[in-house]
Formats: sequence, C-alpha cells, structure tokens
Amino acid sequence: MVRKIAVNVARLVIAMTFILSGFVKAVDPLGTQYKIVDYLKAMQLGTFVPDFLTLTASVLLSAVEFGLGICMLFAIRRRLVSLLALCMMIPMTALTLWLAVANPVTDCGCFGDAVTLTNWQTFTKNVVLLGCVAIVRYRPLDMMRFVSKTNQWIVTNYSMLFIFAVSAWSLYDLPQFDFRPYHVGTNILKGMEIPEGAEMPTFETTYLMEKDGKRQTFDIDHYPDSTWTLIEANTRQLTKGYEPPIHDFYINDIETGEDITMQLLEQKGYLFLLVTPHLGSADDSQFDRINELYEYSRDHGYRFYGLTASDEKAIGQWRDMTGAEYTFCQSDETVLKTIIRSNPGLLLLKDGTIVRKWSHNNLPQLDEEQANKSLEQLDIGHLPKDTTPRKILDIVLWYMLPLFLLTIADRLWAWSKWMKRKEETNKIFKLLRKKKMRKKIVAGNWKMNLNLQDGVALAKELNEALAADKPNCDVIICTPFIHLASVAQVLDANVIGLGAENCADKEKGAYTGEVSAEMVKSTGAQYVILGHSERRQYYSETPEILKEKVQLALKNGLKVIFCIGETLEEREANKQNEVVKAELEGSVFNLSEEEFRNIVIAYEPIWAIGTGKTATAEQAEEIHAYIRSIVAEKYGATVADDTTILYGGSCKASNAPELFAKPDIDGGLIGGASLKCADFKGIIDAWKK
Ligand SMILES: O=C(CO)COP(=O)(O)O
Repeated sequence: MVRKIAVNVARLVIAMTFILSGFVKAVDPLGTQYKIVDYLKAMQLGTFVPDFLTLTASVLLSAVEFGLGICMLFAIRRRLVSLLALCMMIPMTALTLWLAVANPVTDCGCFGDAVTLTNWQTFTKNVVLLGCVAIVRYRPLDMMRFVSKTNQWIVTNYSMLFIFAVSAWSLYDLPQFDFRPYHVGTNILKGMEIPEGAEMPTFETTYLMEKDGKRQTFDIDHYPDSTWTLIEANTRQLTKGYEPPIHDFYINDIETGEDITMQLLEQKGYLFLLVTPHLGSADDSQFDRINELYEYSRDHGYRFYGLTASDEKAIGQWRDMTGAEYTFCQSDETVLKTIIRSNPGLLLLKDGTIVRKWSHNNLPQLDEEQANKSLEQLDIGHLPKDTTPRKILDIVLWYMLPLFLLTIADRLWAWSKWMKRKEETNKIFKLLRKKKMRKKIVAGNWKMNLNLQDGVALAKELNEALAADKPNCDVIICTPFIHLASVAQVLDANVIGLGAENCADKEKGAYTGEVSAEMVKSTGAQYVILGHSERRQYYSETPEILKEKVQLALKNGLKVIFCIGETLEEREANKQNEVVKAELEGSVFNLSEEEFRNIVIAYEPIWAIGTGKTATAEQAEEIHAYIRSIVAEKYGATVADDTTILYGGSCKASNAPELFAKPDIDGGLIGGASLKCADFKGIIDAWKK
C-alpha cells in the first residue's frame, strides 16, 4: 500500500512537471529554440546547426515532454514510459550538473520564461525528478490507470494533436501566453526602474603588492604602507544586487551612435517599433502592409522606427527589397528577440507602454475609413481586454474537458465490466442479481388432501392473511381438480395464483376420468404442476407423456411447474445431475425459448419428499446451480438467469430462510406445510428475512 502510494505520488510529480514544462515550451517555440542555440554555443557547436533544425528540436522537445507527462498522468504504456523518462532524466541531470558547475548559460530554460530557475535550482529539481522516476521505474505497474488500455490511444493522439497545434499557433502568431518582461501592458521605463533602497551589486577589489621581492595580496581594509609596490588590482563582483525586469533595453541612433532610449520612451504619444532582430532572416512577405502602416503613422504624425541588430548593409538591402522609408535604429539582438517572437514583429507603444504586439502574419489592416481615424479613435490604439482567462477557458474546453469526459466514460465502462465479472464470480452479487431479476415463488401442492369445504376455507384464510400482510414473492396454491373453480372464486388473483396438480396428455374426447389443460384453464387457474415424482412413480408418467402434457398446458395458456429430482439410490450413486438433466431433456428442452420462458422448474429430491429429510441448503444450491447451467447451455445465460427454480422436499418455515438465501434457489414447492395457513405463511415470510 505504502509502496503504491509512493509510486503514484512520484508519478504525479513527474507528470505535472513534464506537462508544465512541455506546455510552456510549446507556447513559445522560438524562445525554446533560442535557448537550444545558447546551449549549442556554450558547447562551441552554435555555427554547425541550421535554424530549421533547432526549431524542429524545440517543437519536438516540447511535444516529447508533454507527451511523457500525459502518459505518466494517465499511466499509459507504464513500463515503456517510465524507461523513457529515466533515459531522459539521467543525461538531463548530468547536463544540469555541468550547467551548475560551469555556468555557461545562466537560465536553463526548463519552463521557458514562465518560471526562471538558477542553475543550482535546476539541478536540484532534476535530482528530485530523477528520484521520482527511479521510484516509478522500480514498480511501473503500480501506477493506477485512469483510462483503460483500449482507450489510451485517444488520450495520446489527442494530446499530441493539442500540443502541436499550440506550437503551430504560437509560431504563426505570437506566444499565446507571454511570460516575458515585454508583455502587453508593460511600461518599459517602469520596467527599467530600480526601486529606492534596492539591493546594489557589491564588488571586492584585491591588490597584489610586492616588497623586497616578496609578493602578497591585500584587500582594501588591509592596504599596506607605501613601502609596498602595487603589481595588480583585481575586482570581482560579489553579489548581483537588484536587477530590474528590463535591464538591457537600449535604442541607438545608427548615424550618431547616440543612445536615444529615454528620448523615445519619455516622449508622450504613440510610437511604432518594427522589431527585426536579424534582417537577413526576416520574413519580407508582408512588407506592403508594413509600409501601409508606416504611411498611416506618418500621415497622423506618429513616430515609426525599425529596430534591428543588423548592420547598415543589411538595412540597405532591406530598404531595397521592401521599399522601407522608416528610420532604423540599433539594439541588442537578444533583447529584440525577447521583445517579440516574430521577425519582423510590430510593437505599438503609447507613452512608453506597450499597447499592442503583432506578428508579421497578423499585422493590422486598416480600411479607408479607419486609415482616416487617429489611433485614439481606433481599437488598436488602446490596450486590449485581458484575453488570458479566455485562453485558459479555451484550453479547458477544447483539451481538458474532452479528456475528462473520456476518463469518466471510460471509468464507468470499466466499472460496469468489473461489476459484470463480479456478478459472474461472486455469490453475493449473483444473489443480488437473482433477487432483482427472477420471480421468487412459494407454491403449495395440496396433493390429495382436504375436501372441498376445507380447501375453500384454507384458500380464504390464506387470501385474507396475505391481503393483510403483503408477501414479497409470488404465491401459488395448486389444488385437486375439484377445488379449482371454487377456490378461484375466493382468491384475489393479484395476491395468490392458482394451479392444478396435473392435466391430461390428450386434448379432449373419450378419456374417462381425465381433465384436460383447457378445462383447468377454464376454472381460472394459471398454473399446472407436471412431472411430479409421485405421478411418475405411481401413475407411470413417462418423459414422453409429460412432453405431451407440457405442450398442451402451454398451448392452453397455463404456466408449468415442472418437477424433477432423483431417488435416494440415484443420489447415493451420485447420479443426481444425470437424472435431472435427462428429465429436462426428455420433456421440456424440446421447447422453443419463448415457450420455455413459461416453465418454472421445481427440483424435488424424491428422498426428501414427505420424509422430513431435507436436502441441505448447500446440496440444494449445488444442484440448482447445475440445473441453471444446463438451462444456460440450452437456452443461453439470459434465459437461465430468468428461470425460476424452486426447491421442494420437507421445506418448512424453519429451513426456508437458509434455503432461499442461496443464489440459485428462487423459492419452494411445498407439500405438507402448505396445508395449514400459518405454516405456509411462515415459509412465504422467509423471503422477508
Ligand atoms: O412433493 C412436494 C411438493 O410437491 C414436497 O412435499 P413435502 O413438502 O411434504 O415434503
């Protein structure tokens, strides 16, 4: 248990970290690409790898991280994914150790610009993650699944589609979430301010001095007297001090080389900055639109500058190619790349505040009417509404919600499958289902007892007792022929069903002493007992005769309580299964499924009838389950599940509850104990226990 919890906590930590890190990289693929280039430069490989490769690597890296995170979260391909995570984390941890020690790149870029970590923090984070991956790798199968194997492909494919769409959209337009210091709404001057009392950087200078050929290093507090000669002074920075979010922004006038940052930012009004870090690789497809915007700003007296890190030659080429008339200024390439992830990209500032940012693919287009208006009058001249909540909602609606719904549907499906399996294997579940689906019946078989008056009186008494205390099973009384019509008169058919104990194997005609199924039906009876062992034994009813009787009873709309059961010798010879199977096959398994649904089976071991010897509940359950299994073989599991199988043979109020509690025993066919109202009701009430 503890182990399982540890594996699942570790798995969630890895999943969340990978998903976050993959997502923020996908949101800003160019930022990730720049970071990759930084690493390559630090390894002296910068010049060998072309841009398209580093950009592809950036997109793939985010997809791999996000994909691994999702697989961890949903426990998809557990063994493979934990191995891949380990293969990724080992070199990553080694790499970040090198970063922490050698410090070739200051920010690792693990979480893009969303979360900035120092190199030692990154290394610590990776050590923790490596630990988690090791735990998960040790027991990958302890990870609990959120979606079943058959539906995992939906999660992975949908996630891959999502993350590539995020990357593509961010590349085409701009990062959908801007975590950099130059996001819309930022006042650049404010971003450059150092608050009063902020920590200042500290430095230490040491002095290498010489006296009489002996050299020694001193700090300022222990600076020696003039007998020492200064050889060398060394200054090193001890602490960085406070660094404002924008600390390296500058704009230089190309012609004069003068820094005009303050002049441009402090001047009130609108300012367009066309940012092109590198003119040689800038996209020039939209130059018409850029020129139109320049003309618009010129007509309305707005300032418009190109800002690049390229040299004058490149600027000249750009002018020739695009007909650009705007003035170019110079700035730092990295700063320009940080300002906007588009080359070129357009910035609109008002009073030093960034009001809008456009990728070259999404530049504003002004129609004639708009072109005549000032920026104050246009939408684009004002800060946009904060679209972050909307974007988050989009992600929730388009990505998280479908996955969530899939998970719920999948879990419900898995749960119903589990329940089904449980029902098939677990007796308690079986019992629950049986009680839910099949008819529970307690039927009385009066046999050749009670004269007409006593019979009618008993029927009346029982009717009243059950009307006053409703049974929660079906109750049937099966009486001799002569009682039927009269008893039918005193019974409430909604409370007690009526049946005969026999019917003829002939339809009608010269069969002196016989009573046909049609006649039985005409009394108001709904059931007939057939195949009782006493009739088989004393009146030589063979399976063939019973087959005829069953057919005629069903034809006349009677339901049949069909009795089967073995003799003591047969039980002792362990032949009970064979016997009951042969009895069913001999008389009822010829029926169609529809006909068979009108059969109630009564298992009555002959050695238990009227003898006071009851089959134990376990014995009875065992053979009832067997009977149900052969019905299932013949008619299928559904019919078998719906078939009521009664137990008969010395069943009393005292043993009925135990018998009826068995999953395959659906009630009783009662002989002796059905002749007294109290005894019979006692058995009926067993269903209430
Ligand atoms: O034969 C029976 C019901 O048909 C069982 O009889 P007893 O309940 O008297 O044993």
